[in-house]
Parts: sequence; C-alpha cells; structure tokens
Amino acid sequence: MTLQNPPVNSLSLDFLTEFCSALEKLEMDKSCRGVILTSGQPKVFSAGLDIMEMYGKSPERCGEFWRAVQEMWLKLYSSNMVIIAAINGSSPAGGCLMSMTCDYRIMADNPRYSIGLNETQLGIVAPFWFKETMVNTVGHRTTEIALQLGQLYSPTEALDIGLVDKLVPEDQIIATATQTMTKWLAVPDHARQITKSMMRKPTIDKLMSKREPDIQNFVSFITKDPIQKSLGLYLSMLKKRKS
Ligand SMILES: CCCCCCCCCC/C=C/CC(=O)SCCNC(=O)CCNC(=O)[C@H](O)C(C)(C)COP(=O)(O)OP(=O)(O)OC[C@H]1O[C@@H](n2cnc3c(N)ncnc32)[C@H](O)[C@@H]1OP(=O)(O)O
Repeated sequence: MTLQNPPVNSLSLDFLTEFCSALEKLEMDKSCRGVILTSGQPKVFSAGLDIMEMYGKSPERCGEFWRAVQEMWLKLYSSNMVIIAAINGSSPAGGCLMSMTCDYRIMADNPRYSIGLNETQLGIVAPFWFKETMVNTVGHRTTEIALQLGQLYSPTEALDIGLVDKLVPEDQIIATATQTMTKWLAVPDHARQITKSMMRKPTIDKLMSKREPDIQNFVSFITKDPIQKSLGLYLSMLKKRKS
C-alpha cells in the first residue's frame, strides 16, 4: 500500500476513511497474506494526524475524526496479515503510531528523516493507546523519556532504541521489505496470527472497551482554548519555517 495524500500524507478524516476501507478489502482477500506500507511522497512517510482536523473544528467533527483515528489503529494493530513498514521519510506523531502498528519497521538511513511521538512539542498529549503501542515497541523507560520530551529520533537513534528494526539505503527499502516479507510468510499463518494476537490483545481490548470515553476525552481536550492556541502557534511555526 502506498500512502498518497500530498504534500505530506497527513492523516485527514477522508484519507483515514479511504485507508481503512482499502485495508479492510485486503484483510478479506484470502490471497493477500502481507502488506508493505510505504509512502508515495518524497521525504515524508506521514506527517501524522492532519492538524487542520483538530484546529477550529466543531466538537462533532472532532469526534468523527477521532473515531477514524481509532479505527485506523485498530485495523492495523489487529490485522491478521504481516504488515511491514517501509519508512521512506519522516514519520512524526501519528505517522510514528502507524509505523509502530506494523510487525517490522525498515527505515531509510537518511539523517534528515526523523521519527517519534512528538505530541508534547505541540502542547498536546499522546493518548494511552499511543503510549501503550510505544511501550510494547521500545519498553517503558524509553517511552517515558520519549513521550515527555516529545522526542523525534534520527534513523540511527531510532534503530538504537528499537523504534525501527533495520536501516537501509533508501533505494533498497522496497527490496529489503520484500525479502523480509518472504521470511515472515514462511511461518505458518495460524501460529503467527495467534502469537501476534496474544501479544497485542490486552492493548486492543483496552481501547475497544474505552472507545466512547476516549472520544469524549479527545473532544473535550482538543477544543479547550489553550490547546487550540498551542495548535495555532504550532501551525504558524510550520508555515513560517517554510518561508
Ligand atoms: C489526559 C489527556 C487526554 C488527551 C487526549 C487528547 C489527545 C490528543 C492527541 C492528538 C494526537 C495527535 C498526533 C499527531 O499526529 S499531531 C500531528 C503532528 N505532526 C507533526 O508535528 C508534523 C508536522 N510536520 C512536519 O514536521 C513537516 O511538515 C514534515 C512532516 C517533517 C515534512 O517537512 P517538509 O519540509 O517536507 O514539508 P512542510 O513542513 O513544508 O509541509 C508542507 C505543508 O504541509 C503542512 N503540514 C505539515 N504537517 C502537517 C500536519 N500534520 N497536518 C496538517 N498540515 C501539515 C505544512 O504546514 C505545509 O503547508 P503549506 O504548504 O500550506 O505551508
């Protein structure tokens, strides 16, 4: 699957809805056992959640957006398929979350790229299921430091902490992902799928049982004046940096 939402693959409501529907089709297709997730945009895997979906929007619209974010996470994290992330660009916040739902992460070894959950840098807080996905990936202590600082890691740093599994030159990323997929698909599906589910079920069940309160929490948090102000400042910083 190639992410195509120019310019930076930000995760808008429309894009998330389309993504989930495409993933569901693959999940139901018995001939499809694995997916390589990559970006069709230069330099960026995904810029994370579309900030415009969280800025100046009605509570109803924010709720609809958050349900779509939950759905994307649930579909990816609980997929029966082998999902390999070929991270061919920067992957902050929601982009990092998306990568962490995959079974294996291969990143281009370009020092200009970065990956991490940088929410606190925007004045917002990564919700419990973002946090738990990271704990399940890199462990508790590393997550505590990463989340409080809103740290973005270079590919080499990300490899050091186990946030990605392998670095390769960018032009070899799909070939390496394909070789890796062959190895993962050599394991009998049922045994691998049960094992994956055993590892991830507690985190998935926790969000499933708290979906509505999590949406309420998000809406009441994101629509608060100081949070809207922080997002507005961050957006203008992004635009200014460009000029
Ligand atoms: C008890 C508490 C309970 C809490 C419950 C509530 C929890 C709330 C949590 C909400 C979680 C949010 C997670 C997120 O994903 S937030 C998004 C974070 N994303 C970022 O910080 C990334 C920002 N972008 C960048 O750093 C860079 O754009 C880039 C990805 C490194 C690419 O750089 P590049 O130089 O190639 O591109 P530009 O910066 O010039 O960007 C091109 C245009 O795209 C716009 N842009 C970039 N990112 C976003 C985005 N995420 N959303 C919307 N728009 C984005 C950028 O402004 C440029 O626009 P322009 O062309 O109009 O200037």
